[in-house]
Amino acid sequence: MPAFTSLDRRPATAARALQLTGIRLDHRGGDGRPFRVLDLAGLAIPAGARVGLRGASGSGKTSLLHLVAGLIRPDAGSVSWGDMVVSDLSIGARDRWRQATLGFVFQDFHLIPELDVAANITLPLTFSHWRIGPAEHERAAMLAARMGLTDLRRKAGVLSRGEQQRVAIARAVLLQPALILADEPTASLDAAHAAEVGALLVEVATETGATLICASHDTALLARMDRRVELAAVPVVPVESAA
Ligand SMILES: Nc1ncnc2c1ncn2[C@@H]1O[C@H](COP(=O)(O)OP(=O)(O)OP(=O)(O)O)[C@@H](O)[C@H]1O
Repeated sequence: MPAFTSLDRRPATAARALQLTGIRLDHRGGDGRPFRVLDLAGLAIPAGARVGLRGASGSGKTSLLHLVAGLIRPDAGSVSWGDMVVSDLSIGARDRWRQATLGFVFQDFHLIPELDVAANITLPLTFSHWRIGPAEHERAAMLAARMGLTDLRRKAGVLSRGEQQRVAIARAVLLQPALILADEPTASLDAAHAAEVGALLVEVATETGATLICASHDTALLARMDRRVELAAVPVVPVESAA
């Protein structure tokens, strides 16, 4: 029997059109009362597009990425990926969809400090219980090198924030996801590294035809995108009077 590895076995998923319709999202304040964070009539992102999300701090960029990733559900409206209404899926189905489709660069990286660079980059395979074979090690090493990470044996806990950010990006693109969501992926990098990482994100997305959505304040990164979406701050009022 052939020894399939995860890169062989991963279901081939192509990018689909992403459609957000009638989105309202409320979070709860310190007093437990909900307040409106997002109020978006609609947002249509064609398959394979590169979109920059910008807006003042607190305007809801991270919340919007988490909605698209199915990590949270909207209080009203829907998020669709092609024919699939991701926001209607059960938690388990959303987990499976995310595993098959998505690479996420979290704002706070979500690395495991005790694990080294290589193990952090291949972490999605560990979670999927897939065998980490030579093809995976090779791709992890190639991505690390493209990120300028030369020592794969260093523990994530001792890396600088900029190095951690680059590990998080390599991990997000390891499985060639059809949808790459990146939350301020250059925030901890100097201008030169930010430019390299921005170019690489676009390159990887282009190579695989992935849709790329980056939330960022970095004007150079935003300029690399096909399109920029400005999130206007929703007036902070309790939802009872926000309708
Ligand atoms: N889980 C949560 N519970 C309660 N409030 C939240 C939660 N997540 C975010 N918020 C609030 O929602 C608003 C939008 O936050 P969000 O992180 O989405 O904004 P952002 O545009 O990404 O900000 P920044 O540019 O500073 O990262 C903020 O007022 C934030 O405090």
